Amino acid sequence: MSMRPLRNLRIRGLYAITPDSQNTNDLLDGTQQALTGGAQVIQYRNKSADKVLRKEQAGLLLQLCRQHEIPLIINDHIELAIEIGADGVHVGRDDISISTARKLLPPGKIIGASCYNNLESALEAEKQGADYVAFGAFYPSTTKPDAIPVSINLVNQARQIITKPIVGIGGIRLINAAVVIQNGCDAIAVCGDLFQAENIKVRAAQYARLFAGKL
Ligand SMILES: Cc1ncc(COP(=O)(O)OP(=O)(O)O)c(N)n1
Ligand SMILES: Cc1nc(C(=O)O)sc1CCOP(=O)(O)O
Ligand SMILES: [Mg+2]
Repeated sequence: MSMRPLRNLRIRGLYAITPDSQNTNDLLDGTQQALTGGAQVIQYRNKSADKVLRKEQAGLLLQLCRQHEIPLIINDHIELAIEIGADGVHVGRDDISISTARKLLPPGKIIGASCYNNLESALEAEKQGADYVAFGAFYPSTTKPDAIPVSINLVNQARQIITKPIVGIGGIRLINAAVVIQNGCDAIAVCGDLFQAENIKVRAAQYARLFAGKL
């Protein structure tokens, strides 16, 4: 199977964030369903796995994402992203800086930056070379209960001044996703409402439909 880098690295549509899982088969099965349903980006985020399990899971997810020609972003662990040849890394305020990430990553890789509820951070992230900026949390999140809240209004303002793709995250569910998209997010990052769905493929397809005509 080809592990050639992807050419289309656009960040838009359903951006699936994997749940903490020790069970690699479940993780792969859920991600396969999300991809088949229409997820346009996968982020490997696992706060509970050790280094060995992270490497195993990330490597297998990369193979799966390559089969679907969808980018795999690694959360936090840039050394892992480099080691397996993933498509990029997502960094937040407790992670390495965007400029350091850019120096360490091979050319052409994606760097995503968390900007929470802060427009200035997003402008700075763009200046530092981020490929997309993420705002959140829009709604209470069970995945990250202590996430900083952000208003829909901020995306509206961001849309006027930010040129890179904007990702919305935090407590997004099928019933509130359309508002986040209509107010200017190019992508919506979803974990719980996707991976806890009874049928992940159907749920992903429902999210994908919200982007009809926009991809
Ligand atoms: C797309 C996306 N947006 C925001 C985050 C949160 O990143 P961070 O603040 O570094 O928190 P952790 O995810 O590391 O707990 C994200 N991962 N992805
Ligand atoms: C990882 C993460 N970051 C957030 C932020 O606001 O920066 S909210 C969040 C959790 C996303 O999972 P769910 O879709 O289950 O709420
Ligand atoms: Mg982080």
